[in-house]
Amino acid sequence: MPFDRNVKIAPSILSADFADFGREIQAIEAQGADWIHVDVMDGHFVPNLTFGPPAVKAFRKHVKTVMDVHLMIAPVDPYIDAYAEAGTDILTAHVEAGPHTHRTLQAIRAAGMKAGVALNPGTPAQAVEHLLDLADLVCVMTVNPGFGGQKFIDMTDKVRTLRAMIGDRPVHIEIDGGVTPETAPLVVNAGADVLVAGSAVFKGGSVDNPTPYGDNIRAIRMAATTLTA
Ligand SMILES: O=C(CO)[C@@H](O)[C@H](O)COP(=O)(O)O
Ligand SMILES: [Fe+2]
Repeated sequence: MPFDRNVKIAPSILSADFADFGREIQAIEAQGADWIHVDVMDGHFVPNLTFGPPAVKAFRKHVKTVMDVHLMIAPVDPYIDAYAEAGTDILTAHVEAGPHTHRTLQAIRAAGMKAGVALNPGTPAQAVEHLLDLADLVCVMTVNPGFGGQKFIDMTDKVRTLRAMIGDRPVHIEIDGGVTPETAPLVVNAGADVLVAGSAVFKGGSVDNPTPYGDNIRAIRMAATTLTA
C-alpha cells in the first residue's frame, strides 16, 4: 500500500452508539470516513474501560477501510498477538505505557501490523525520536487520554518539531482529541495528516440519520485542507 500523504479523517467509535457498533461503522464509512479509530482503555493506564480483542475482532467484520487501534493500556506486549489476530491494521501503543517501547514497536511489526507510538500532552517530541525508524505513525494526543468530548490542548509546536524530526521517512502524524473544523487547520498546517475525531463527527447524527456524519466529516476535511499558512 503506497504511503498516503493526504489528510485522512478517522472517526473514533468511542462516540458511536455502543449498542450498534456494526451499523455505526458502516454508516461512517458510507459517509466518508477514511479510517476507523478504535480506543482501547484498560481502567489502569487511563481512568476508563472500553473494549478488548474479541470486540475489536467483531468490529473488523464491518470495517472496509483501515482499522486503527489506539491502545491506552499497560502493559502492551502480552496483547499484541491478540490484536493482530483481531484484524488490526495499525496498532498504536503509548510511549508512557512501559520502559521498552522500542521492543513493543518491533513486536507489532513482527505480528504483521503497522506500528504507531502515541504521546500524552505532557510528553515531549524527543521521547519518540529514537523510535522513528520503527514507527509508521506518531499519535499526538491533544487531550489527556481516557475520554471523548474534551477540549483541544494546542500541541502545534510539538507537531511541527515531530514533522521536522521525521524528515522524509514515511511516518504519519495523527492528532487525537478535540479535533473540530476550528482546530484541524492548526495541526495540519504544522504537519499532521491523520485527524481522529469522535464527538465532532457523531454530533447531530445517528445510524438512522447518518447525513450529519458526512456533513461533519466534510467540514473537518474542508477546514483542514484549506490552509492559511
Ligand atoms: O483516544 C481518545 C481519548 O482518549 C480519542 O480517540 C477520543 O475518542 C477522541 O474523541 P473527541 O475528543 O474527538 O471527542
Ligand atoms: Fe484515540
